[in-house]
Amino acid sequence: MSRLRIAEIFGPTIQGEGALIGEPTVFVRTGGCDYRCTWCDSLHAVDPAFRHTWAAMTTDDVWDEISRLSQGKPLTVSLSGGNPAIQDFSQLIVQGHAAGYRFACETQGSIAKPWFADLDTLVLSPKPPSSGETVDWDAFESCLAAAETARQVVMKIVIFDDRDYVWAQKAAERYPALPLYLQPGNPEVDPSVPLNPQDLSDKLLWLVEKVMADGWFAPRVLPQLHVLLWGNKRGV
Ligand SMILES: C[S@@+](CC[C@H](N)C(=O)[O-])C[C@H]1O[C@@H](n2cnc3c(N)ncnc32)[C@H](O)[C@@H]1O
Ligand SMILES: Nc1nc2[nH]cc(C(=O)O)c2c(=O)[nH]1
Ligand code: SF4
Ligand SMILES: [Mg+2]
Repeated sequence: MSRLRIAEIFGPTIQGEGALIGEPTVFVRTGGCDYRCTWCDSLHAVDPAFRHTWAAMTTDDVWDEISRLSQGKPLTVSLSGGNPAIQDFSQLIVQGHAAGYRFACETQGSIAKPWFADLDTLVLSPKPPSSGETVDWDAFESCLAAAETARQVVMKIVIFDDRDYVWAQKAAERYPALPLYLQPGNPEVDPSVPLNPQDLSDKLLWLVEKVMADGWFAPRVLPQLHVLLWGNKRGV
């Protein structure tokens, strides 16, 4: 049986970002990513140097851990990574749905998978210039097409600077019908370095004021709630 490469499964915690902010969830963080964003806050699930910490699990193994962490009570499972779209979650989603669980997935939109169609929420997070990555918009469109029957599809863009901001406005123009979430970038991603809450709130204020000054009323602007609460701690 084929196995899933899993960096960590944790929770329950609250979804700290975007459309489902505040919602109780269990995270399944996959190992491996086709991107290398300069500011990635989850390098332990991206860099092959951490491969020895990733587990090869069957769908049943993953499901057992989700059930254990959620005490068998249905909630939203958040698939993240790394890029979860490298792997096949179709069986897990069928199994979880049958037990009343919901599934959300966070991906950059570089790889489309048929199982996107079965998701309750697909979060597409195309990467702005500060990431050092270049978006393949054809691949992004394939993700949108694959998710045509998903219950909810949203776009979430991380903003570090003015250039990212202008880029986000252009991305939003491409997809006016996609609900849009903006979050300020966190420049300090080392879990051993304590974060200054004032810095986080200054960055959020900068972004909110920019959006308001421009009369740009399409996006919702949100902090990373989990980072406000726990800093860069892993497993929360
Ligand atoms: C770690 S990624 C994993 C899922 C997928 N690879 C992606 O990027 O969408 C989860 C979310 O965290 C965001 N993120 C990563 N590093 C960040 C940082 N330093 N500050 C703010 N958001 C960050 C990503 O943009 C993405 O929306
Ligand atoms: N609480 C919490 N919310 C999150 N939202 C997106 C996360 C991610 O790393 O994908 C994340 C995470 O790691 N923890
Ligand atoms: S795409 Fe996501 S997981 Fe991959 S490097 Fe970028 S932020 Fe990290
Ligand atoms: Mg994160």
